Amino acid sequence: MSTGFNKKGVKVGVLLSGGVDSAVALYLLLKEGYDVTAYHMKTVKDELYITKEIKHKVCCSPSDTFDAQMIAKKFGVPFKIVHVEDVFKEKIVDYFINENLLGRTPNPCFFCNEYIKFGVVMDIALRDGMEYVASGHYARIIDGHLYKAVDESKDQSYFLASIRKEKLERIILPNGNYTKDEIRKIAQQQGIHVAQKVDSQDLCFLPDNDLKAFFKDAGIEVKQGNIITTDGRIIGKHEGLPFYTIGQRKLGIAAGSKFYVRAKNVEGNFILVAPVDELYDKHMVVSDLNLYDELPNEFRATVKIRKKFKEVGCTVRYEKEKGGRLFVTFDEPTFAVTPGQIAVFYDGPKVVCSGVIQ
Ligand SMILES: Nc1ncnc2c1ncn2[C@@H]1O[C@H](COP(=O)(O)OP(=O)(O)OP(=O)(O)O)[C@@H](O)[C@H]1O
Repeated sequence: MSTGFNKKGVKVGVLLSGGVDSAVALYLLLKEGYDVTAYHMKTVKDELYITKEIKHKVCCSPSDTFDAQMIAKKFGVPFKIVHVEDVFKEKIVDYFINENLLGRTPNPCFFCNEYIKFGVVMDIALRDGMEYVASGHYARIIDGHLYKAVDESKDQSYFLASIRKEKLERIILPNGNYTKDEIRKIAQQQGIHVAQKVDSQDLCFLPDNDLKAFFKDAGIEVKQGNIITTDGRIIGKHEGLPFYTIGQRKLGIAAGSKFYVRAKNVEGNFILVAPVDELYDKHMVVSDLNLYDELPNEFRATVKIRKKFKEVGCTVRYEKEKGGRLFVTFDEPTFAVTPGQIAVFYDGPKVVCSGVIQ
């Protein structure tokens, strides 16, 4: 690994989840000579996991806390638990609910990185006297700039593009130069007990991605409404706007097989559906920007508009006024451009800026 410096005894707080990636990050930091302290955060109350049968792995359950503690013990580093349940509820869960109720598609992991992991928890670590904070994310920071991971199939720069530029100088991402296979191999060689643990699959506060149960438990009433085609025909009922995303095909109605969700209308509580060729857009507007460099008035980039999406080339016009907006023209018509989702702009492997699709 090369993080660019080798400072024996320099204090680093590692965000330790109990998964394989941050366990290996911890090991790699120790190997470089850093003085490491582990910080494990609790984002949701343990009851959520204890009272439900959960099929998929998430990142912040009681068993993850146990695993994190075992890893810290194995390597003989101090282990601190940080309770962020309240601020997590306010900044992440409530944002998730509100965006859904506004008919938009939120990205809570993106904002968790900004507000919680590299916000609240990082601030605590720095206040404790840590000089750097590290995580097991797959991305790289080079000369204060955010880059994709070497292993592009595992790259998480998309989720980290919310982090403010000033913070990057204090962050170390030891895993960014490795492939996932290499990380698992190191874990195996070092006898780390979670070497084969599966990756997190769902949102930590939304076990098994069960949105219906989530809204019910939160006491939020979600109303049924009409599914309407772009030529004005009502073809069925939807079960509530939050349960559908732009580009979704399975509508659960017989007449729906050739239609995709084109838009969600909150005022009228209806879903607008269209044949696939109507779901391609040539333009989008992006605001709530996080810039890593001063932007020119116009520039070329590639852009990623959701988690599992192959970047597409684009031309961008930057309007600096009113907090900053980007007017984007895709090189090719692009499927399911989704309001609320995050757009991250790249110059090759380097992250240029990010923002929220309007
Ligand atoms: N509960 C937690 N406490 C502290 N850090 C966490 C926690 N959950 C996630 N992280 C940090 O965020 C990083 C990315 O987490 P994420 O769940 O997205 O990925 P992951 O590949 O499953 O990581 P890991 O294998 O380390 O669990 C982790 O490597 C870790 O550094």
